[in-house]
Amino acid sequence: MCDNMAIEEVGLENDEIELNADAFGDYYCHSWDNDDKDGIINDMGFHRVDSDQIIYRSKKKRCKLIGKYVMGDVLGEGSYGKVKELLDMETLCRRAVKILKKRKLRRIPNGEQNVDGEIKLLKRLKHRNVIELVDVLVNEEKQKMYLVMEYCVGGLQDMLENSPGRKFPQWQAHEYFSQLIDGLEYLHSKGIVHKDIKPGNLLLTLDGTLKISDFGVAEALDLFAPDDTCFTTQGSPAFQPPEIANGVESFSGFKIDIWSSGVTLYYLITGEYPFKGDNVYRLFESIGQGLLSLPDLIVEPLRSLLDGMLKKDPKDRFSLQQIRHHPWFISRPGKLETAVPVPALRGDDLHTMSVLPYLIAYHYGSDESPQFVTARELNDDHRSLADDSENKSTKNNGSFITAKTTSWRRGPLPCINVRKLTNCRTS
Ligand SMILES: Nc1ncnc2c1ncn2[C@@H]1O[C@H](COP(=O)(O)OP(=O)(O)OP(=O)(O)O)[C@@H](O)[C@H]1O
Repeated sequence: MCDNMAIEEVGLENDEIELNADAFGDYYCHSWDNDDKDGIINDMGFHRVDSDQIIYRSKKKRCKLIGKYVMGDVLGEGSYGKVKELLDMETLCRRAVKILKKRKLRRIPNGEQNVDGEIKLLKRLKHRNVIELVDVLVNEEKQKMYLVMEYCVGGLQDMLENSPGRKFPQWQAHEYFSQLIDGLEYLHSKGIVHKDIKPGNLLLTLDGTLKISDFGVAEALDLFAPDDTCFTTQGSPAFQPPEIANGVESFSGFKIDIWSSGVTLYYLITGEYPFKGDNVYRLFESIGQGLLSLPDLIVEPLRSLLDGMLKKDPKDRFSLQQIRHHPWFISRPGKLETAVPVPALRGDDLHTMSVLPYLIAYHYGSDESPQFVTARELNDDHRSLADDSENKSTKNNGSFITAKTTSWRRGPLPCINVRKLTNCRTS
């Protein structure tokens, strides 16, 4: 039986525990007790255990340092690896890190090339609407790479998926679309074709700034290339233009970004794709025909903008300049409907920094959290403590607070449970 089996022994992290429990209701764990009457032994020798038999025990927060960064919780996971939150100890900036295992990359078709390409490209770029690659760390011993990026609170795809109507009000879509065009114009001016513009690759920072991210399949045009001709693409099928669906050999790179931005705008406004198919072959058949039918809810001037961006022939398709001068782009739709919010992160609407519990474990070395009290409380109760130079003060929700613990003033810090990845080098 698995009665005493704690989830952490299965090797899952906290957030994975919640996810898996929600999705399946029960777990499979390794327990080798032959008396198991309730569990089911399958062909592979695993015992099925119901969720009520599992003791949920939070994994201890163990502070992990990567260079000058303190690592927090997992923010998300893509096909290349996990993304975790970070705190830069020098600047106190909140960051996100994509953790890539080289062994895993080798198993993904073009995995290593895509990552190398992404790093090279991102290092060249600096724009308000393009995700910034802040640092690259490599741990040769562990065969891991850490891409440190600007921290974002979420992406447009997650926002849509978590909103009841699964679409944005026009004013909100307009705000994001304008920023997308600003970022795209910058990329094209640098000779970069993104090739995978879609809501899932458009992230938002805490102040609502849109960041174009995921340059894994982007292409930097040759400096001396006469035009933007490209020959390959690996973007998401639903966002591909007719020329790709019809398998042409070469195509205008910039015009494929215009098309996918048009599909993105359509999706932000309607919550649906302009071209559909049960499978990728049917989808490409539909895209390849290029017969656009806009629903009645899309009225002028938005109608003619989408029509111009989703023209079957790339030569007839709008350029960025035409989009910029279009009446819908210039307009400011009224904020008549309430905004779709950024979804909560594991139930936390405020997206509180997840690094703090690790720092608390680091500084106090126990599960006991420090007690946070206001400066006034502190002055009333422990006047001497308030003057203590060892007291650490911080700001919380605009009010001044001071942290105190009973053990704080006594001697040196307790044993620090910290894993330091000293082998990291910046590249
Ligand atoms: N800079 C960031 N700040 C905060 N969260 C991020 C950041 N970058 C990525 N994430 C989160 O991590 C998840 C995984 O991102 P990643 O770019 O690795 O993959 P993806 O684009 O979702 O998928 P794939 O790589 O398979 O196309 C994202 O869905 C997002 O929730």
